[in-house]
Amino acid sequence: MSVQNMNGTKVKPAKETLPEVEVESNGNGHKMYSYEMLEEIANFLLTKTNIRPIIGIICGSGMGSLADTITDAERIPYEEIPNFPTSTVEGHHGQLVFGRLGEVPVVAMQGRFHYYEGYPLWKCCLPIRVMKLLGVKTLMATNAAGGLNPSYKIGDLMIVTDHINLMGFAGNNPLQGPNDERFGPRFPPMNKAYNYEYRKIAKKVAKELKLDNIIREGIYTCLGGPNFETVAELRMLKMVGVDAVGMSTVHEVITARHCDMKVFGLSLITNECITNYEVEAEANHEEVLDVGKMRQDLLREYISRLVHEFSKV
Ligand SMILES: O=P(O)(O)O[C@H]1O[C@H](CO)[C@@H](O)[C@H]1O
Ligand SMILES: Nc1nc2[nH]cnc2c(=O)[nH]1
Repeated sequence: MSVQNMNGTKVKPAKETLPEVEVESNGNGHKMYSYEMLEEIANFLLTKTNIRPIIGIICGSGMGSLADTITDAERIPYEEIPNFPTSTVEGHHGQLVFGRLGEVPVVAMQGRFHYYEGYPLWKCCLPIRVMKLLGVKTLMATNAAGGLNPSYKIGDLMIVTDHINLMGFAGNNPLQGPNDERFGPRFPPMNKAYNYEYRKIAKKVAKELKLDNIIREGIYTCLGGPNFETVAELRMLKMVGVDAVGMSTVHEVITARHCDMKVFGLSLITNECITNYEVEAEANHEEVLDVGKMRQDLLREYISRLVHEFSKV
């Protein structure tokens, strides 16, 4: 099959198994893939599908069914992609789904990679750079998150206006290590991380779908996990203006903005963050997955509409 990369140039079909991973140190003892290796992964995928996606969707925990509405679907399990990480978390299927939402060619990650799984941040974000090399222009990152804003209810949808990169404060960032200008600049700005136009569209579409009572806008933060937060930690996060707490997305968004992808972020509020010692309940992953299931039809409709609208911008 003849394949083209993001620049329209012909590329050779990749080998089924790549040779030993080429690595560079990112200065943190972590090994990184070179641009060429990521290109090989992208080229491999281009030989496996005729879909040329322009929008990439990351399905959050329990939100994998978002990808089930994709038509002409071609599924590629992560295990079959050379040098790709594999999903280890319940509620994360572990495959790429290429196809269309309406007329729009998309690729969805049914399963993302988390720091707590043992992957360094650059590796959690490897699929974003692969998406870029596939020609994806827009990243839609969805996630399950705990609602810290007291006005939020379980099942609400929060359009992410911004994030606080707490792991970055602690010196952990997916862009650490040698910078490859072919992806982006050494010091990327982050004041326009979540596309303003997309956020306006998302509010308009929510109104049209009569979601006014569940749609929110707010600030997301990511902690390393895998444990849920202590009461004291949540109280601190509330003080600094966090509305929803998770264990993903922030580093993915940083990686996407670094390589100039436009970003939309959406959190499904799956549980109430407990900021009171008298409360009996405890956060748990089952609840997170259950709420994902409860909201699956609504999410599918909303995301499909957004994909359609975003493709026109
Ligand atoms: O961010 P996603 O992958 O949606 O999942 C969130 O939910 C899981 C915890 O229940 C964690 O993985 C957290 O990050
Ligand atoms: N860190 C964190 N991640 C989550 N993912 C879903 N709910 C939560 C939560 O309450 N805290």
